[in-house]
Order: sequence, then C-alpha cells, then structure tokens
Amino acid sequence: MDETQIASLLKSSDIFPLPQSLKLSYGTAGFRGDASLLDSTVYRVGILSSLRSLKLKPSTIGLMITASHNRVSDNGIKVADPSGGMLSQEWEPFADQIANASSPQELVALIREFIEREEISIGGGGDVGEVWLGRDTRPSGESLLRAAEIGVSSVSGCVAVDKGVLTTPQLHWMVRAKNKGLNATESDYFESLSTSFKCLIDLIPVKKLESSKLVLDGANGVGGEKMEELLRGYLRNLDVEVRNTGRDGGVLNESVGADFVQKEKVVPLGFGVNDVGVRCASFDGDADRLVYFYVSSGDKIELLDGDKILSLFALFIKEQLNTLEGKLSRLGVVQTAYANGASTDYLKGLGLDVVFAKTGVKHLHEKAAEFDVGIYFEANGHGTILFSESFVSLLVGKQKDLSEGSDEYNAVSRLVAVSNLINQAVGDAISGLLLVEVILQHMGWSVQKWNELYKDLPSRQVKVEVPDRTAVVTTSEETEALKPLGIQDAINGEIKKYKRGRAFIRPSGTEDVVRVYAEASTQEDADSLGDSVAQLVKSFLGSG
Ligand SMILES: CC(=O)N[C@H]1[C@@H](OP(=O)(O)O)O[C@H](CO)[C@@H](O)[C@@H]1O
Ligand SMILES: [Mg+2]
Repeated sequence: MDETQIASLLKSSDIFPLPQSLKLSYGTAGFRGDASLLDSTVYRVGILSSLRSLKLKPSTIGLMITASHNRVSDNGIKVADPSGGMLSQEWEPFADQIANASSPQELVALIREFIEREEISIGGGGDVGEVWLGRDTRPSGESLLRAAEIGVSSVSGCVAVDKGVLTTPQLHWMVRAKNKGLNATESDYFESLSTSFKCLIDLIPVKKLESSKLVLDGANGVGGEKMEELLRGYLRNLDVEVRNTGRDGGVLNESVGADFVQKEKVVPLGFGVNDVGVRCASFDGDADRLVYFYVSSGDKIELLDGDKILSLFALFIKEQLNTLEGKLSRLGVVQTAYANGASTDYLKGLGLDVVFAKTGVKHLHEKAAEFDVGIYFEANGHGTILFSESFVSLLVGKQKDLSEGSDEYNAVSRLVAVSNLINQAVGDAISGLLLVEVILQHMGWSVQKWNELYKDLPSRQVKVEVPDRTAVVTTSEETEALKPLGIQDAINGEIKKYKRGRAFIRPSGTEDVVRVYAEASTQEDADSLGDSVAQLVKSFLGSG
C-alpha cells in the first residue's frame, strides 16, 4: 500500500468517525443497527468489498444496504461474494475489526496488515475492482449508499456501481450472473423468472384447479413494489393483488410482513375477515423471506411457514427425481433448531436426508450445497433450492436424448426450469412465491389442502431484553446453552414438565435480545414453557 493510498484512506475515513460506544458484530446477516449510527460502518464495509473484489479479481462483489425485518429506523449492510452467496465467513473477523476501529490510524493499520496477510495488491493501474450497490426502500438508504460509494472508491482501482432500489435476492442474483458472464440486469432477472415460471405452467399435465387469486402483503417494502413490476411487465396473467405496498402511508415492517406474521401468528394490517380462507402470502422488508397464510377467523391465521414451503418443494422435487431412470442424484434438506418438530418428522417420513445447521442462511446454504439437489429453509421463510452444476449439466444432456413429451422428458424439463426459477444465490421471496404457485397448480391443491401435509406442533417465540446478550453461549447446534452456568439444567427442568416439550435459547445475531423458542403438544403448554424459560433468562442475566 503506497503513501498516496494511505493518505486517501486517512482522508476519507476522517469524514466518517466511529460513534462513541458503538460495538458492532457482523452477526447472522451483516451489520445492523440504528441507521443514524451506521455511516462509518457502511463506509468501512465499502472498503472491505473493494478488497474482496481485488483479492478475487476479476470479480464483482455485491453490497446491500438493508435491515430486512428490523424497524424502519434501523439499517444495515451485508456483502455478497462473487458466487452470489454470503461473504465468506473467513473474512468476518476482519469485518468486525475494521467496523470497530476507533481511529483512522487504527483503521489504516488494520487494512495494511490484512492486505499483506491476504496478499492483495492495490493500485495495479486501471479499474480492476467492482462493487455493485443496492438498497431497500428505507429512507436512510440513499445517504448510507453514498458512504459506501466513498468507501469503495477510496481503494485505488475500485469502482462502485449504484444499482438503485432492489430486493436483497435481486442483487445477489445479479452479482452471481455477472460473475458467470451472463446477462445481469434487473430485467434479465425478471425475464429469467417469468420464462421458467411459464415453462413450468406449460408442463402441468392436467389442470385440476381453477387458479384463484393470491393476496400478497408486501411489508410496505421493496418486495411489493418489485412484485408489481413483475406482474405489470412480465406475468400479466398471474392473479396477484399486492397490499401493503408502502404507498398508502403504511410503515415498513410495522404490524406487517413475514417476520411479524410468522412470529405473532396474527393477520398483518390490511387483512381481515373479508379474506377468510383466501390464499395469502407475506414478504419481509427486503424480500428474502416468504410465508403463506390464510385467515381462519377474526385476526387468527393458519400459518404456512418456511417448513411447509420446504415440505412442498421437497415433495415436488422428489416426484420429479423418482420419474428419472436410475438413481442420478442425492436429494437433501436442511433445517435449523427453529424448524417445527412435526415438519422434521414429516420430512424424515418421506425418506429424506434431513440435516441441521446453525441459524443464518450462510450456514444452511453451505450444507445444502453438499447435495446434488439441496433444499434449505429457515422456519421464518428464508430458503431456496440449490442444484449442483454437474447435476444441471447432466439434466440438460439428458433432455436432448429423451423423446419430447415422455414422462421422463417432462420431469427433466421441470427440474431444469426449477433450477432457473429458484434463486441459486440466496432465498428469494419472489422466486419462491412463483414456485409455490406453480406447484399448487401442478398438484391441484388449495392452500388448505397444502396445510394438511402435517399439523404443526404448537410453538412460542419470546424475545428477552437483557443487559448483555453475549453472556449466552450455546453449543454449535444452538440447542443447549453452555453459559450462563446452570441455566441449561434449569431449562431442562422446565422442558420435562411438558408433553413433547422442547425449548432452547440463543443470543440474536440481528437484534439486541436473547431469543427463546418453545414447543409442546398444546398451545397453552408451549406458551407456558416459553414464558418460564424467558423468566429463567431474566433471572440469570438480569432485565435489559
Ligand atoms: C429466529 C429467527 O427467525 N432468526 C432470524 C434472524 O436471526 P437472529 O440471529 O435470530 O436475530 O434474522 C436472520 C437474518 O434474516 C435469519 O437468518 C434468522 O433466521
Ligand atoms: Mg430479510
């Protein structure tokens, strides 16, 4: 790193001092916090993205400004690697270090040490690093994006490209496509999704169901807007009514959206008794999560969460794979400790290979990539289906040899179309919704019929505010607490009191809370187990 580069970094970092008492961690899904405190963080992650692009050159890195399901006054930033997946976990400690550096001098020293260790060469002449920036609809997004641009371009030879307002999965998709040398604009994304969706519709053998309207809750965020764009420009015949678009004064994620619906299990704003029985879906604030529901009565809903979506996808994929001659592939599904116990029983009953990962899609993605076809979902609705490149090539080769219209040809064509429809980079509410819709039509199922695949065990989630959530340390599966000492024995004591009782605690990686999950054979029991474990958290850690 030469003197001019050092001077440039010192100068730009002076504009973005670290707010006092801010302690940041890259967490489950990037840095998050109150938007007014994040300029320096975003600027520094801009620098990191440039270094990542230089390290892996020639490659484009993505940088998304969003705080997903968090409140509107929060914001955050996460990095997409050239594959379109999450930033390699090996770089997270460096992200934490630079985000917390207390002075420009410390920041430069850390960068200097890191680029030497990683053997990154800066300033080779010409523009060699490229970072694509996207943001959700949060009002703070635009100024934070400017800070990110300054960070990116303060590394010599790197350019920032503002891609505007996007869903998180759109940016990941575009980054992946760009690095594969494919067309990578937003309209290419819409084109790819709509073409493969239409192909799957055409492959439905017998139309068993009159397609009925779907009502979508857009969480007053970017997802509703983009869904409308897709419907207007590419899928005119798809009957979807979008509510909570953010245009009618509604607030992002406030009593709306996938996180609210999944955690509270009540109707989002804008939905009610007139919608009883109608198929409805909710996106989260940056449209990487999808859940379905229908109103049963009053404000009560029947929730079809990520586990149910996973089960539907697994059934459909398995049906296609079974139609192929010979055993060509390994199909696996990945869940977390938050998966409803009934869903795991159901998936195992289908004879599927079920594996568990830690919370956070980066962990699930990694495990799913070990299969030829790996389906992963968090209960909250974040998930996708990964197809290995070799399996897709095998399918494409097979398609050429088979006679058009045969059962096997159709099954192969469906699998190829799914691999194009479903986002291979990251969970994507829009592409997930399209796949659910097509599978329901293929099966001839209503949302109620789909819901009957299995009955969820009653569960309860509680957030507990404590003075220091890092005092909770769990095992790698996150199902047992190692610290504070004694708390796990106390939790086990509570669990024992309930039929089919299961409960665990872990510190959230996106909010300043300890999360409690409880499951039991009745709702009263799940609530009571959740409450007593929350009480234990308070008595061991104190109230926040
Ligand atoms: C219980 C739960 O829903 N946790 C969510 C939440 O993480 P926490 O670390 O639990 O705050 O946000 C993550 C990012 O969206 C998501 O991956 C994860 O599943
Ligand atoms: Mg999200």
